[in-house]
Amino acid sequence: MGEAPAFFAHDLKEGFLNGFGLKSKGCETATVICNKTYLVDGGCDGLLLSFQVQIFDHFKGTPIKPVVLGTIPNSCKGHSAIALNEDCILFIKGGSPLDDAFWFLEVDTPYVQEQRKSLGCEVVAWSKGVRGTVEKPIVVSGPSGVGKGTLISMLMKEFPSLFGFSVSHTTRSPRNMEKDGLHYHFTERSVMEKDIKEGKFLEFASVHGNLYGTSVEAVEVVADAGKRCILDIDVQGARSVRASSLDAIFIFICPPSMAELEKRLRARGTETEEQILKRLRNAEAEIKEGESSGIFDHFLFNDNLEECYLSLKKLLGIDGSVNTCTESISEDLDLPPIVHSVSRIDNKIIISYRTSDLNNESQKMIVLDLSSIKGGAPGRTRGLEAYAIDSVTNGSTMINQIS
Ligand SMILES: Nc1ncnc2c1ncn2[C@@H]1O[C@H](COP(=O)(O)OP(=O)(O)OP(=O)(O)O)[C@@H](O)[C@H]1O
Ligand SMILES: Nc1nc2c(ncn2[C@@H]2O[C@H](COP(=O)(O)O)[C@@H](O)[C@H]2O)c(=O)[nH]1
Repeated sequence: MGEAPAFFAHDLKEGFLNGFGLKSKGCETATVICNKTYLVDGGCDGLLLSFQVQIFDHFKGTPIKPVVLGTIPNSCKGHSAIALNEDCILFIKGGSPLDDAFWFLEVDTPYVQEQRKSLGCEVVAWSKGVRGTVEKPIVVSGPSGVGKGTLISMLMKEFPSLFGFSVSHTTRSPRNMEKDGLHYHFTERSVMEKDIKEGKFLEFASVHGNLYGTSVEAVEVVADAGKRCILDIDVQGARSVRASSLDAIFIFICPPSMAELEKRLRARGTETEEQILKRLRNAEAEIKEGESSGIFDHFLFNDNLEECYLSLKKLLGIDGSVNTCTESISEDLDLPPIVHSVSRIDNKIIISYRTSDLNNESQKMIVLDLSSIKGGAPGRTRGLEAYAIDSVTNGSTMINQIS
């Protein structure tokens, strides 16, 4: 049956003695998982809460400020928290729109364990809950000049509401028509290296002499727009994403021949002779690795562009026969208000609250079904289902039945 909810932030306006030697102004949630208590926020002055995280290790007896990865939720006036599966805490932001109401703080998931090892300190990672059935991200790789960008542009042009491009960071200079923030985030090497050290990148690689990388934020922005994310990255990057917790499909685009690849690179006219030769040398190794590494789920030959594009659409189920990404999310639910309580039954989270008008006081509930969730940090937790249970007038019978 259900688990005890954590403190409710809104109930603690006067502050409380949290027993951890931490100065509390109130407004925290304190969630215990194994031998640790996760205190979230505490920065409340009766105004907005800013979702800062502190960990209290029961054995060590000292508070720890962890490295916090992922986008931190925006402030709100009250939240509740409930532990899930000993590795994650679900936060419900009161009074926030439904597309910003549900957040997961991963505290011991495989991704967090890996980051903890590589950064050598305590790590937690935020991941926003996204409702509905957005499909897995798509990783597209292949040698330079094979036509990845061309195929992705065609897809985005034909299906602007289904797909979103993950805008990478790079240290290479912009080409004539390239716009910062649209084609790439053009950046200084030192800045990018610092961000990499701070865990802001899902993957990165040195490609043709420059640094390229996908920030966690680049993937999150697309998921937040309710779109399926497309990553155009090299084989090293694809290998890193394969090893990460981003559950994606991996497509490798092959050229019809090396001669044709060279022709396309030269015809594009964006690289110097020296760079073209370097890209062609790297292409041979990339193709070998792409074909033999076991990273890729699908291989497409880009000989005739239209035929290759049709094959890509078929593969993605958008060639006219099936449309996998169109399920709309009903927005007819009330927002969870600031004052609410939360409990859990198996994979269902029950958020209950009271509403009243002139004649009636009623108990309402939103049920959050976690049974189909996918993904998680880095990125977003997709596949949340939320629905309302009708109100019960003048009493709390419904709540008692459930909890
Ligand atoms: N099937 C095709 N037949 C002929 N030309 C093509 C075909 N596909 C793409 N091209 C052309 O080849 C050139 C390289 O394509 P594109 O820039 O899309 O490659 P890319 O794989 O994204 O390269 P990079 O990895 O360097 O960004 C472009 O000028 C494009 O118009
Ligand atoms: N590992 C990553 N590789 C990336 C990323 N963004 C782009 N790329 C790859 O770099 C080459 C060259 O791109 P270009 O725009 O300079 O021609 C190409 O193979 C891209 O797929 C990234 O974020 N990570």
